[in-house]
Amino acid sequence: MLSLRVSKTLFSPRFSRALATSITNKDATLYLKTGEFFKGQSFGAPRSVLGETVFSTSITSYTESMTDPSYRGQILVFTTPLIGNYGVPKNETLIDSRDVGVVLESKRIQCAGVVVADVANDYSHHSAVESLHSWCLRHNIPGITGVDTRAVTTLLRDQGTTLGKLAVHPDDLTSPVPEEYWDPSKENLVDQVSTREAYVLNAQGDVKIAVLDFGVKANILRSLVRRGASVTVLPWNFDFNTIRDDFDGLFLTNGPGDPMHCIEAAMNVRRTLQEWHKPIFGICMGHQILGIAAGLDAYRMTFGNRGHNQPVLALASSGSIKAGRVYVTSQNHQYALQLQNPFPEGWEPFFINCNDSSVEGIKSTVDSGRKVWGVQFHPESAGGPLDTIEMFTDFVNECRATKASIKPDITPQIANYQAFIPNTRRAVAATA
Ligand SMILES: NC(=O)CC[C@H](N)C(=O)O
Repeated sequence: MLSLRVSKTLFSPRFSRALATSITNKDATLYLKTGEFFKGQSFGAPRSVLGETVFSTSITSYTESMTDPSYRGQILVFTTPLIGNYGVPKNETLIDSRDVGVVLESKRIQCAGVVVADVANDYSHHSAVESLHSWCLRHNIPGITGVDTRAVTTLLRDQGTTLGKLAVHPDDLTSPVPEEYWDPSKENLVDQVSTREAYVLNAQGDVKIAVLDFGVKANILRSLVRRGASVTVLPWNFDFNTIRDDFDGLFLTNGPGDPMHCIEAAMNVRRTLQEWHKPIFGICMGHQILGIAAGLDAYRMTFGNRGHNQPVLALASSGSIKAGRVYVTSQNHQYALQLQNPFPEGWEPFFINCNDSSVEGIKSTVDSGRKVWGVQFHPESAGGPLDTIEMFTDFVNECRATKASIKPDITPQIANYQAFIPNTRRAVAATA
């Protein structure tokens, strides 16, 4: 009886929708600068794009990955063979004072293109409003299907992230000359995705957190405002030191590309670390900026880590994190901090990757008296496991504790940043 009801629901027209716009089926080819090529059929926008070819081992959440600003400039290869089967949801929510206005990680598709083994023609999900093909078409992003993504992944794993061209007919007939390839890592991609103007979310929150936006994922902002914080989002190169006394904590976000393009931000954070003793938390690009500010070096990994199944070992305890435990994490990065012995004074490694031993986190030592953490992985998930989501609770609670311990005799520097905020509450966060 029960199973009959379930299957009726699953196959009712409300839950299973046919493709509104059928895929173009033009010939397409993925060319790699190293000379290999893979033939398939085009879906989404019938146009050619250049970028860095990277692979992700995520099994779900193609919609969240594709709207993550950290994928800017990248041709994203999914190792999971069937992509698109649960369609794409409407990417808008009513903005209330505690949410950020989007369902996915930003308003637009951020990656340059997608490569899949088998794009789903039909989709089925209660929140889906369109197919992967029609979403890509609307956003002018090309995809290629029918590719042996295992072969592409094996190549990228062995030779490293490789420049590529997703070429759609008739562009796919000849292989590009080496000079044609575009290397996004040479550009400051952060400047392309960071907010241009400051904005505030949940202004009535009881603790004030400043967020330096290197290309923020919406779920980071959501994770802060849902814990009661008032969040002021600032452009990546805004010097927080000019307004810092008015805040209880500083957050450094994820973002695309080489962190050395943001050395200006790292130098500002260096001064903050030296002169301001309140909690600081950095994720991914934010963790790399924090590490550079603390005196560590960043390097480019061979193929990076992208997926939702990366195990990390905690080397120290802090808040909800227990030393000796392995946490499964969501990741998307090409760069990492160098493991250095000894670590800069006042700092210690926090997490290490169980697969490749890369640095997955740093923290201020207990002796330093500071509350500063950086993690290479994404505790906010979206997509991926929520093993480390309570790090946001730890951070916001530390901001509260710091606020409670400081006598309110500081002259607010509100004038400085109000001039910088033309509209205190922008309609939609994650505008990247
Ligand atoms: N997700 C991120 O913040 C990515 C960080 C950095 N751009 C890298 O690729 O390493």
